[in-house]
Amino acid sequence: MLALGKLLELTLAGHEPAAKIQLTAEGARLRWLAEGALEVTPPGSDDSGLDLLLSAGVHGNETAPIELLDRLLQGIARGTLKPRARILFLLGNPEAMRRGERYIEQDINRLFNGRHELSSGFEALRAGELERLSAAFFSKPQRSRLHYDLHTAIRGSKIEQFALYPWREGCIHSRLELARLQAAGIAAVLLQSKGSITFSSYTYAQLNAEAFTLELGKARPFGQNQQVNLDRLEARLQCLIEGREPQVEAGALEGLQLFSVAREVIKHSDAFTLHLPADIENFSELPVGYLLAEDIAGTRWTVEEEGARIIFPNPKVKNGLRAAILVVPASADSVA
Ligand SMILES: O=C(O)CCC(=O)N[C@@H](CCC(=O)O)C(=O)O
Ligand SMILES: [Zn+2]
Repeated sequence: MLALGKLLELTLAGHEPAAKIQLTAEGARLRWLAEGALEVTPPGSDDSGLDLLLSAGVHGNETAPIELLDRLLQGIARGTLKPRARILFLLGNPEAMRRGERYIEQDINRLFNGRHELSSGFEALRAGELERLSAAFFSKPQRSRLHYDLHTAIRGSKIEQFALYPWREGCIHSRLELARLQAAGIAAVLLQSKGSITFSSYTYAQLNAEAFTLELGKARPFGQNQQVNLDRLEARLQCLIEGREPQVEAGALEGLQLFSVAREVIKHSDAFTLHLPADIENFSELPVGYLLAEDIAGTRWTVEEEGARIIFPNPKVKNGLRAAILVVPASADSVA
């Protein structure tokens, strides 16, 4: 196998490869761009016209998606997977990956869309670098742009695999992309209704890519991901990479659960208290009138929405950041 196929090994060891460019036997080019960043270019005559950004490790302890990207890249480097798409593999936070932590100083996934410029430290620098690498990758005109930012969650979930679909002014969520996600085993999609500071929000809003955060199960250390079944996603990514994706039916989206984000609960101070059991699962339903959280100066977050469900409750986030999301069921009428 080509040495550049071992991007994960290189990244975990903190090593730069001796050769920055290598060619597979079929003529696909692998180019190391920066720590945890590798671009694959298919042979010119084989190019399907898709630019595919696959990122993982934006949170360093979310290892199942990192292992998935490692398998895909190793397949390309061995020649068993024959790329027809341009691909950018990004391992988001190498230092946090080495330490098995979500982040070291700051959550990188709260530093996009320019936020890193208001901050300092290596995670702010890395967010800026990830923006630049993505912008350069998605700079070619007249190509399809697709970004999957792969994550696993802190807690269990009533719906194991789901996606968050970012928001951009004047842009309608794509039914075709939803059907593509469903075919990859994604059971639910959260439709965002305002801009955000996550990686997928950046590539969606600034780089005109179709972009998603994918939540794929519960976060566990390297080598302990037997319970995270990524078979359907992996098979679909292989198809996308090889330009042999089966036709997706963008019709009814039957069986795909859609939710819209009703509210983001923001932690404003150290006095923030979340009134939920520590082991509550994502997508747990909360009744109208439920006192969800309290914060400084008598602030109270009470559930007002029928059918509200809680996602990513986390009272330990830094002040000013999202401590939970409340979602409500949505219909497919709002997608194009
Ligand atoms: O389990 C949790 O509480 C967080 C899991 C996670 O890392 N989720 C992403 C979602 C990004 C998005 O909103 O698109 C995150 O919080 O960064
Ligand atoms: Zn994550």
